Amino acid sequence: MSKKITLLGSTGSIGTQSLDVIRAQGYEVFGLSAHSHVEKILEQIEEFHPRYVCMTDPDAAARLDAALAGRANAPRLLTGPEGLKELAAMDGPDVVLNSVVGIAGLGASLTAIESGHDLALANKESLVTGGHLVTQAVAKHGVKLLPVDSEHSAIFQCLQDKESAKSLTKILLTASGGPFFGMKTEELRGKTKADALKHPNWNMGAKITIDSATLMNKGLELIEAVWLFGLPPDEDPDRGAAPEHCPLCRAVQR
Ligand SMILES: NC(=O)C1=CN([C@@H]2O[C@H](COP(=O)(O)OP(=O)(O)OC[C@H]3O[C@@H](n4cnc5c(N)ncnc54)[C@H](OP(=O)(O)O)[C@@H]3O)[C@@H](O)[C@H]2O)C=CC1
Ligand SMILES: CC(=O)[C@@H](O)[C@H](O)COP(=O)(O)O
Repeated sequence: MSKKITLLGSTGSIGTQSLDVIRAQGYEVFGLSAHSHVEKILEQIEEFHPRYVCMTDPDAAARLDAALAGRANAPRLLTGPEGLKELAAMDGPDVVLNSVVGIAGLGASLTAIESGHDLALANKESLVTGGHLVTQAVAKHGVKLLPVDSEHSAIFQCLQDKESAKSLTKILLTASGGPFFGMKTEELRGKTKADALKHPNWNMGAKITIDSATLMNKGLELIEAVWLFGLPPDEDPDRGAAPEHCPLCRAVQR
């Protein structure tokens, strides 16, 4: 069945991969947003014909406005963080997919939920910084929160089987380890940002790639899992917490 989607952060790693799926499935794009990549979003406008586009960076918005001037069927242009929220709130899509990076995504997540939209959430920072707000709003407005972050999406899909969901006792989050996996302290000296950006498995945006290299990403994912699945975080297993009292365990495994 065809779906109509508003995709926030469409020019990023998750955004462009989402458009690959949208293209393959023949879904309709209601709205798109980006921050600064004008050329990239112009290509997306040409292909997907959204009704609304938001450019959050004001200079980029002015450039996009100029580029769209006089075009037939140009989308309506929204600007700035307020424009992003306006787009997230709009009636029209079946689902809002938030793949903005960083805390800039929180306002749009909350607005989408409060406007009654199901929210597909890649923007883990929405839960890390405002998990209580997001989960309360989801409960209040009776919408679906669909995790997109790969580990959480996989767990979420397993839990769709109600019998399995009842017997959930523990969640393990694996970590790829990033480009520095297995290196000794001596080998890490002198490593650069460019080295950290060379993730061995994933082609992701810069922030999450650096977070992966430092293992910060796994910390963020732990917090994300706590909010999504309602299990308390584990104490450090090396410090001897009893497993039955700490069902959400950390595991750094490759
Ligand atoms: N990439 C991946 O495989 C995975 C990513 N995630 C999560 O998904 C989210 C997106 O990650 P990723 O796609 O890698 O990131 P990218 O950096 O590749 O893309 C980020 C997107 O957000 C837009 N953006 C940047 N700054 C702002 C801002 N201030 N306000 C509004 N929009 C902004 C960018 O626009 P522009 O391009 O114009 O700058 C771009 O469209 C993150 O929360 C990440 O942790 C989770 C799992 C996997
Ligand atoms: C692709 C994805 O969802 C990322 O969260 C990825 O899992 C990052 O992995 P690491 O932090 O384990 O490198």
